[in-house]
Amino acid sequence: MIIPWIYTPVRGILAIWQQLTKTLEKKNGSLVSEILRSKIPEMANCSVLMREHSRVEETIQAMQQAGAGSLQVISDFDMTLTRFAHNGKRVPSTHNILNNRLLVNEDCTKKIKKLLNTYYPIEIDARRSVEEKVPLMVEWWIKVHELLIQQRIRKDLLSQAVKESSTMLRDGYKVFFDRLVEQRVPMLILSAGVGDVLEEVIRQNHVFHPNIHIISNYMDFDQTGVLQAFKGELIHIFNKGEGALSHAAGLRELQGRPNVLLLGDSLGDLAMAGGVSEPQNVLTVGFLNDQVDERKESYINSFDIVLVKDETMDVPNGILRYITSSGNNK
Ligand SMILES: Nc1ccn([C@@H]2O[C@H](COP(=O)(O)O)[C@@H](O)[C@H]2O)c(=O)n1
Repeated sequence: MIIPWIYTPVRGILAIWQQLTKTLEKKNGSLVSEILRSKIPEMANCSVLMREHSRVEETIQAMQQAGAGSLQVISDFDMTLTRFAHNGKRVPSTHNILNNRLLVNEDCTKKIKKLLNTYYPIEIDARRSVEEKVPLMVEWWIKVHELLIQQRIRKDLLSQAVKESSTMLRDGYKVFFDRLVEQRVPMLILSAGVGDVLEEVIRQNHVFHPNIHIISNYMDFDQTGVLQAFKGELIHIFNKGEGALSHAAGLRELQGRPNVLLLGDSLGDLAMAGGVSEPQNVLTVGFLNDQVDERKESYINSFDIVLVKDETMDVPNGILRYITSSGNNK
């Protein structure tokens, strides 16, 4: 039974409440529309933030209609495909996996740690500009590479160093990698880490499928298998839109795929789609792992979807499942 004099005010209050929560959600950049939520339930996870849910929805819809045959994934590696932390402890980057007594001496270990403690805070400092950070990042990479070369690292010990490390791919990684290969979607991993180590990590996790292409800093070993240099131009977090992309543009498998799902953890990763010729729909997903309050605003303004302190691949898996669900796998 409806009593009009009660019903009307209740309806009014409900409408005001709905409007209020919508406004609040919008202010926090977290509004998920019902449509998006029903297609990809993971989008309702509390880690998800978005600036413009309608753009996200339209882009995902367009990508779904075009299907797996038009899609490519471009992803960063360290702290994007790998976890940032586990049980309260930082998971090592590919560079830091090399900081193992098998490969380097104690003095070198100390120096690499000191460099990390000096330069990582600069990398994530929200108050410094990219222009200010670039020379310092180059300095960090060069210093560590020089130390590693001095240690005469042996290629045959890399695999053991990875085994002994606490590196971990994000929860749900297998679903992600396996879905991509099943749907014949290529993935370009563009990493400022160490390519040889990265390859070993995905090999040991049994997901180094043939659809994966890697551009990274690769080690140059001499005939006896001792590190003597790093190959090619240095890739650091802020030059992923430069030399590395001409490489990517030459990859035949990526051509004719104008839709891009881009995954990264740094604002520099947004440049990774720069080499895609005639892109149609680019959906960018950013993992915000550290210094959340300080960096939230810039991440929301830069990535389409921001995942805050989310150690899983749940949201990328949900998006991928939906985009590749049309069966349009040309
Ligand atoms: N000597 C170094 C240099 C870099 N790192 C970290 O590795 C990450 C690699 O960059 P991606 O863009 O590929 O993720 C970077 O975020 C640095 O923090 C390091 O640990 N040691």
